[in-house]
Order: sequence, then structure tokens, then C-alpha cells
Amino acid sequence: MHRPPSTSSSPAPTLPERRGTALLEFRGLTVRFGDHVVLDRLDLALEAGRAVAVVGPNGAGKSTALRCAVGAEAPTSGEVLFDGAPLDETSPAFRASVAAALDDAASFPDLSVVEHLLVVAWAHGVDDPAVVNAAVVDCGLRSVRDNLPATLSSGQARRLALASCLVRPRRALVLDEPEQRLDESGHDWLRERLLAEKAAGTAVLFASHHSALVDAVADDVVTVAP
Ligand SMILES: Nc1ncnc2c1ncn2[C@@H]1O[C@H](COP(=O)(O)OP(=O)(O)OP(=O)(O)O)[C@@H](O)[C@H]1O
Repeated sequence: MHRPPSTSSSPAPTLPERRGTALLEFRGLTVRFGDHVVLDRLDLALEAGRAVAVVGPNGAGKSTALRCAVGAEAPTSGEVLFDGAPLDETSPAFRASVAAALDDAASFPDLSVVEHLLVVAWAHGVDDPAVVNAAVVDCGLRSVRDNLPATLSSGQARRLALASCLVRPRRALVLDEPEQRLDESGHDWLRERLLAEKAAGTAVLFASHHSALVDAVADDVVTVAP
């Protein structure tokens, strides 16, 4: 059930929201690496149309928490629930629902920016180049649309990672320090983009060191400490 693809600079279709219960939930999430307790019984609930920011100093466990949210890291104890059931990152429903940018690593190093986005969109059922073209413009990638990922600046690579989340349907966005390496206008764009995501019913979980972004976007703030 996709919204019709957009031909403007608005984002790709968003999957239908379901309000009321948490889409993503941590219950007593604990992660240990050897003797190092990184996360200690962390609770978090994220509903459709809302944003939760995970904040804390370097090494506090923000990325670890986000990795648990997408099933890339297994909790030592506690639970991660998606849609009320234990998270299964291999399930088609989960993969169709969650768009994540945890780093800037391009998935397809031998595909150009626009080819990369076309593949991601198509793999998620969006077979309309207009959606990709809109995201290229929206994300400030027009001048490098035909470049290979290795030739992008660090900020452009960040924008490509974010664009990869925006060309596909999604019920949740999981973003690790999305502001990293963006210029000032990129920060403004990111803030407005995330507010638009919430307005469209997308749940947003993001880690950030950017207090202005957190203040503008987050409905709840979860602080982790080293
Ligand atoms: N696979 C791992 N094995 C061992 N230790 C790890 C592993 N992954 C993360 N850590 C440790 O867990 C702690 C939390 O790391 P994490 O990357 O989650 O922090 P962060 O809050 O995201 O930091 P930053 O703000 O610097 O991005 C750090 O001390 C890190 O060294």
C-alpha cells in the first residue's frame, strides 16, 4: 500500500502508520562486551509519528543501542520488540518497515549515486525513477548523481546514506548521528526532513551530538552514560 510516488522534492512513499502502541521498544536492554557493560537495562518506546533521540558522550553506547534497534547487535539480556513482537531483522516485514543509516558505507561501490538509489528503491517496491530523482535533488546530490561512491566527499557520502533511506517506503527511520559532516544548510535541511518524516507518521530513532537538532525534532530524549 504505497502512496503514489512523488515527482516533487517530497520524500518517497511512507508505509501506513499505526498509532497507539510502540512500534519499537527496548525493555531492559543490556549489552555487555566482556566485562564492559555498555547498556544497562535501557528502556525506550517509540511510536509512529514521534522521534526519540539517544544522546550521551563518546563511547556511551548510542551506536550500540541503534545497532540493537536494527538487529545488528544482539542484546546480552533484555528485549527489543518491533510491532509488539521480538525483533527479527531477517523478516520481510521488518526489512520493509525500517530504513537505517548507521554509517556512510555505500552498499554498492561500483554503482553511481543515482544507480545506487534506483536499486534501493526498486528492491523496496518503488519502481519510479521520479522518486529517486526527487531524492537526489532533495538531498543535494544533483551535481554528483553520476559519481561513484568512492569519489564523494564525506558530506556527500552522508547525504547518499540518508537518501538511501528516503527513496523507499518506511515506518521507521534509524539514524546514527545523521548531522555528521553536513554543512549548515544541510543541518537545516535535515531538521525539516525529520520533522516532515514525523508528520508523515514515520517513527524516528536517532543518535545525535547536535543539541539544536535534538531540541527541534525529538519528542523524547534517552540519555546513555559510559
Ligand atoms: N563490538 C564491540 N566489542 C567491544 N567493545 C565494543 C564493541 N562495540 C562497541 N564497543 C564499545 O562500546 C562502547 C560504546 O560504543 P558506541 O559506539 O555504542 O558509543 P557511542 O555512544 O555511539 O559513541 P560515539 O559518540 O563516539 O559515536 C565503547 O566503549 C566501544 O568501545
